[in-house]
Amino acid sequence: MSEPGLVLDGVSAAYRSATVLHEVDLTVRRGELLVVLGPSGAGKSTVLRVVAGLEPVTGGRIRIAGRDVTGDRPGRRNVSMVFQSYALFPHLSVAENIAFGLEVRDTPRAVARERARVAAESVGCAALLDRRPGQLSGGERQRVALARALVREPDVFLLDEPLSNLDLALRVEMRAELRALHDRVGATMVHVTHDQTEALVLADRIAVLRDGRIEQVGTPDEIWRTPASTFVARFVGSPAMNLLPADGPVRPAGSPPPGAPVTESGRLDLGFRPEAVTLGGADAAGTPATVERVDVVGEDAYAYLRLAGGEPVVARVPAARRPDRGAAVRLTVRWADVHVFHAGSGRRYAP
Ligand SMILES: Nc1ncnc2c1ncn2[C@@H]1O[C@H](COP(=O)(O)OP(=O)(O)OP(=O)(O)O)[C@@H](O)[C@H]1O
Repeated sequence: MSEPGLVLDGVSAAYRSATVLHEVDLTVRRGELLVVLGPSGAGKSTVLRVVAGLEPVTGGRIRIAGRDVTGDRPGRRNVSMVFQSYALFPHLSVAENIAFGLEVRDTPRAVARERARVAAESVGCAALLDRRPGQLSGGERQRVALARALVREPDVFLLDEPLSNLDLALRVEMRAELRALHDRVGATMVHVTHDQTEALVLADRIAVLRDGRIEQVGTPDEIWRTPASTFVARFVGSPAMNLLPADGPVRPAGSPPPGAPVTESGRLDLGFRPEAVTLGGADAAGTPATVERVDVVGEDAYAYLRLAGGEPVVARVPAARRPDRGAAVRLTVRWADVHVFHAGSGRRYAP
């Protein structure tokens, strides 16, 4: 079996005395596109910076394609980083920008230019080679930054929120192109984002980072269907998953997971996504609630409910069947759609 593309083994990092990565273990398979997802300040960029060698580690080891690079300077690690700001040289042409990574490594000029052209072609910016960055749109700059990363044929690509400066339509388009590019070149890629949709669409696997610790690593499907903690459950999904005490006002229909102490006070919490909630009229069965607000988003509507004890619940319903604001409703949820978590630790309950 071949070596993984990238291994972080107990990696810690600090800025001055503040620890921002706590013994992070992470293995990225060769050719895998792994997305590091987390809120602002979780340490996502720092993960990339320690892999690139831009920040030192305070503990642990880093291996790239089987080589221990922990003590190596950035130039010896054979990684390419694409920044949110693209970091293009304004006074160089697109061709020169792309070739730059090669020329400083003593590649003959003509060879560098030819490889730059090939890289530009592969990301669809070959027509722009003579322009300067100032004459490009955001999406075009993004392509150039990708081409510059590509031309070096690195062992690992590190992408730090590369799509976040683009408008929504372009972001969706570039997301698909980035995935196609990854599949074409088969490169090991680590992509950082705080955008859960981007992570779910793009990733082979997602690593969810919280306060410098890995909360869960899994395929998009695993992260969505079996979130390992209330943090993951609520960070992925919009509006966020509802969370109520198991001995609280909502009693799901069907049978609870075997052995779960769901009636013992304070032991477990129940999570259910807005789409798992069914609404009925005031005379239907279920938990009574009042509709406080309704947001309509095309075919869907999100009803923000308040239970008798003051607990908030969000329900997704077809826009055509949305309740009125102020209406009294009843809500039901099925056990099959419920995620069970330990109330104290927030970890997923496993029978
Ligand atoms: N140069 C620095 N000096 C001191 N503290 C820093 C420095 N860079 C980052 N930090 C701190 O380290 C923590 C992690 O920052 P990092 O940039 O890795 O987070 P992030 O998840 O990438 O956030 P964002 O999504 O906002 O970019 C934050 O608390 C941040 O304030």
